[in-house]
Amino acid sequence: MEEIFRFYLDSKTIFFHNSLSLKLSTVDDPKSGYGLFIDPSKFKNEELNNETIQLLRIPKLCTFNIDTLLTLLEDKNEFSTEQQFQRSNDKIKNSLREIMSYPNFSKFLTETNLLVIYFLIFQSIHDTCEIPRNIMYYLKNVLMSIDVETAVDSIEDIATDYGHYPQIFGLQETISIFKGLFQDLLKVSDIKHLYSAIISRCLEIPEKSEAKDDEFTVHSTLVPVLDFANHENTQKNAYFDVDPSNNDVLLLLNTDAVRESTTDSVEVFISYTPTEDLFSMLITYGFTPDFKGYPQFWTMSFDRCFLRDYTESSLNADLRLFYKWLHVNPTVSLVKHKHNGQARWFINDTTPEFDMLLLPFIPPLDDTRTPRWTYDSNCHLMFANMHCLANPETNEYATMIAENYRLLLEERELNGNDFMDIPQLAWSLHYKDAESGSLCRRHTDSEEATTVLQNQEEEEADATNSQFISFFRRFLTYRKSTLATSTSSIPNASNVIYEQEFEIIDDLLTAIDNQSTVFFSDLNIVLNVEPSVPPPLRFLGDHMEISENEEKSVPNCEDPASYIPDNFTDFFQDEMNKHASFFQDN
Ligand SMILES: C[S@@+](CC[C@H](N)C(=O)[O-])C[C@H]1O[C@@H](n2cnc3c(N)ncnc32)[C@H](O)[C@@H]1O
Repeated sequence: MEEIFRFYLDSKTIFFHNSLSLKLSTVDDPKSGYGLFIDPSKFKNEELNNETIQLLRIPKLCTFNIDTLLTLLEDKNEFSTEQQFQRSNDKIKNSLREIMSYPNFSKFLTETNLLVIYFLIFQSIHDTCEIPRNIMYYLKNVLMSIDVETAVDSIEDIATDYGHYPQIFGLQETISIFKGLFQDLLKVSDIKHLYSAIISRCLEIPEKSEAKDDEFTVHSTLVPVLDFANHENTQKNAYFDVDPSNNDVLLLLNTDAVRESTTDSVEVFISYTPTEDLFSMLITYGFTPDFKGYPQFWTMSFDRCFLRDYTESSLNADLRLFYKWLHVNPTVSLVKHKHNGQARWFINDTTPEFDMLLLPFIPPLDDTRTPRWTYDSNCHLMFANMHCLANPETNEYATMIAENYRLLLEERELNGNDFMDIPQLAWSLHYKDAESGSLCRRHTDSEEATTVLQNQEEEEADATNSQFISFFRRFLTYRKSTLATSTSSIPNASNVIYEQEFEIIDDLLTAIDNQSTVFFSDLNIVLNVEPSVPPPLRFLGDHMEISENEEKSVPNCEDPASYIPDNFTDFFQDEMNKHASFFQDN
């Protein structure tokens, strides 16, 4: 790797501070590979008086993103002859055209994936076509030569246990499309290697917009040399930025971090992400940083079949149906933090998403035994009634309309999507009106329903939490038993993911069983960083979910005219108005 550093140093296109070098990283993890280092004794006094010291200045055209690749490819001076220029450009354009027409291509078209596609094309044509020298050097000596191991390498194995994690689901789709596009031209191992190398080295680099002052856009960019900087949030001493005058990428050292240093070698650390979401980091970078007091996160995605088969709650239908209809993302955010001198995992109950997860666990109102939620297994008739009211001319076909809704709802309830994308007219909430004190029922969305949680008395809130914990304990036990059966056959690369999840499960089960704090809010600590919530699963195509509990409730009423909406809502007309645009035929 040192020769790569020397190559760029000798090329004189990149500015290097003379204190900078490339060496094996000091991080105690075989994944850490090489890292950038500085020798503080080489800083001049006047440099140390500044807040930052510029370690690297990389001109925009030495970096690789969609924009710079196009500029390099359109520059005839990058090719030995006009003919070579034409030949390479024709070949690349034809490949891109073919790729764009590939089924499902648009679904996974991100800037990073497009960057991967360009490099896959370069790798597959470089024997027969000229590729601009800088691109080719980086492809051959950096991307194809470095050791890198991310979840992509063993995606097929990981997907058996993590296929319902949106990141893994998306990665699987992406890799299968790349395989479909390039497997006649490249080895599958090379496709995966190139993909891992690019996603683990890509940085989100800001760029000053030419059109508008003070506006910056961010682009997935590969930045030679800077991409040797390792991540460490607790020892971060440098960061990258752009020079707004010319969009050069800069690596800047925080002078404070080295001013007092007495050693002649300090590793340069940047932050790849302020939120250490361990699952995402494992997928993208193939490592997890050691816990050093900086909060770490894991978003656990519930196995959809477990939700489908969970029958312990007071609901009259399964949890999967509840979360689907109410658009509740079936994931729970976990956070690792130090508590009473010990670092362990907690449920991050400080987010609005967590409140939504609690909804099916609200206990019945104290003065009634009626459960809070009722699922209407004949809700296709509610749909049919509203449809006929919105379109009176369709009244005479009410039975047929009802049957169409029954089929539509059945498909939506059983398909692999997490959300139904249909008015929530299946679950009605039983609640006490705040003003009149009278008992009411209505179909609500999850946001409206969380107001019930917010108005709960302490006792009720405790009961809700404890119902959730008993569900969660069952889930953790189930998950541990399914993971344990699959670990033996998996290769080493993905072991870290499994080991990490076992640690989380054991921490939480121990805390629950010892009746110690499991909710992060009990620690009274404010989190300054939060990971973004992964999106719900949306496009599992024709995947249909099958429950272990076969006995599906058979609708007991098929006649829209004898259906009584008032059994489920006291606000039929309001709800009808709210969803009018869905029901109106034109
Ligand atoms: C942008 S590259 C950094 C250069 C890399 N170390 C190399 O030798 O090419 C990102 C990769 O560096 C490694 N890495 C970075 N920070 C790390 C850390 N704190 N612990 C372990 N590995 C790390 C991971 O393998 C990650 O995929």
